[in-house]
Amino acid sequence: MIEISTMFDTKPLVSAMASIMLMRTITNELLQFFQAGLHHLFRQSSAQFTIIIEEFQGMARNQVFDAAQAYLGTKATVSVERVKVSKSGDRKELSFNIDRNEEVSDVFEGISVKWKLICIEVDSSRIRSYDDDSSAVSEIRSYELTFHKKHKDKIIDSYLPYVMEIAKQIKQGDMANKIHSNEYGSWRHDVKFNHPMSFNTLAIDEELQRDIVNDLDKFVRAREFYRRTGKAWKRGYLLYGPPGTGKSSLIAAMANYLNYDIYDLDLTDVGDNKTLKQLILSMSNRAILVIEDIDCTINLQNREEEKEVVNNGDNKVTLSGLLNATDGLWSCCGEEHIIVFTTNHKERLDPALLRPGRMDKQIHLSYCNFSGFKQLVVNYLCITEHELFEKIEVLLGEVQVTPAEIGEELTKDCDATECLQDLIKFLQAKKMIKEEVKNEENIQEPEPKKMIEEETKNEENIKEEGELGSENI
Ligand SMILES: Nc1ncnc2c1ncn2[C@@H]1O[C@H](COP(=O)(O)OP(=O)(O)OP(=O)(O)O)[C@@H](O)[C@H]1O
Ligand SMILES: [Mg+2]
Repeated sequence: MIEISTMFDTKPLVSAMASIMLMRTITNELLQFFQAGLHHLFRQSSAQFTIIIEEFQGMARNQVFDAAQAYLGTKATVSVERVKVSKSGDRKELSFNIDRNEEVSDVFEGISVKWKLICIEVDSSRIRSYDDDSSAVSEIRSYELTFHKKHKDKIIDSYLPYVMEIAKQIKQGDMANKIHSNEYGSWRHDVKFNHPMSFNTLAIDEELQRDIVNDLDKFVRAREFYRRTGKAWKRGYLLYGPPGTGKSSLIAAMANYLNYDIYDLDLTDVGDNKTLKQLILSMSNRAILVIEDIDCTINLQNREEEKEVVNNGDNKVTLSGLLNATDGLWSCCGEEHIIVFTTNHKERLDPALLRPGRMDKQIHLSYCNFSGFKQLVVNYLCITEHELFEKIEVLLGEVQVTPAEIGEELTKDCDATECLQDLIKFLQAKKMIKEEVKNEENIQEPEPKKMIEEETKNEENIKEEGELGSENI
């Protein structure tokens, strides 16, 4: 008897069948695994929530975009495969940035988020230029922030404010408050603002200084007040006084104190009201807009004359354009804006600029008094006392001298005593000139005065005589 088994060797067949079964099982499981995975992925993607943060909000830069950019600069090198690196002249550090379409992962309180920079090229009519890396680009940029939707509240209420705060700290850490100036209708030269003036070195009346600092503190803290009252969070200052009394120095001290950027607006370079509007709308928040020598940089017509200007089709910056820029509805687009006008001739300004509520504070910077002088001596000579002070105090009460003039005397290449002696000579010379002018005026004045007095006397005599005469009659 031949066993079937001997007739047919079934072993290979069985093992082949077993292999096929095993393969089918594995394939099924793999399929199930992929299906589950896909399902999971699908479920996951539908559970995602994405916040779009565009670079511009209307005409103005979007603060959240700028903050995200600064924040992601610190994350980019650890998270992505490609980064952009740059360095501007005023910064010590290199700055990193994610490149277009690159993703950066971040974890906040155990929540994973992903950031992506999206750049869409646009036709030239929609171009907005930005020059953070010194190249005007014709594209619209935005960040996409994606996370699980169950964390939406946490991301909006905690993570985004955290990003803003970190960005603020990065900016403050840089101490990179900048000065921007306008050229051909846009802001240029955003170089680091290196002016050393501070409220410790500014030589102005102590009381006035305290008042200004309190005003600035109050302004910075008043976010809630401005929100509640519906007022734009801005404050206008008019600084007026003779040349060399510290108007520009005060602006520098304010910018350094607040760590605000300065936007130094040259109105003579602004073609028309529309450009002015665009310039102001593109200012960052926490900034001081400075318009120096407002009385002479531009001929601001009064509003009646303006109508004619418009009718003539003349495209100029007008007073109402300026007032709209600083006061009007669209001036509310930024936050924490301080607007400073300066002039040597307040009396030449159009009353519309000085109306109450327009300039919140008018600050008169005047000639140097003794306390201002003492501050300058600390700044320039590093001394607080000297035997010549008494003499100088008397002279300062007799002549008008600007801090700039005193500064010049104190920066001469000599020791403290010699500098102070030179200053005394300078003050005495000023006093002599003043007395000479006064004498000249006195010499010229008595004649007509005397004549008028005599004429009046004669008239009175005539009148008296007449009256007496009539009485007599
Ligand atoms: N109050 C001050 N305290 C300290 N330094 C001052 C002060 N005023 C003037 N100076 C010195 O004089 C220089 C000129 O002053 P500043 O430019 O601030 O005057 P200004 O009032 O803006 O003059 P202008 O009307 O000509 O613009 C400053 O660089 C500074 O060194
Ligand atoms: Mg000045």
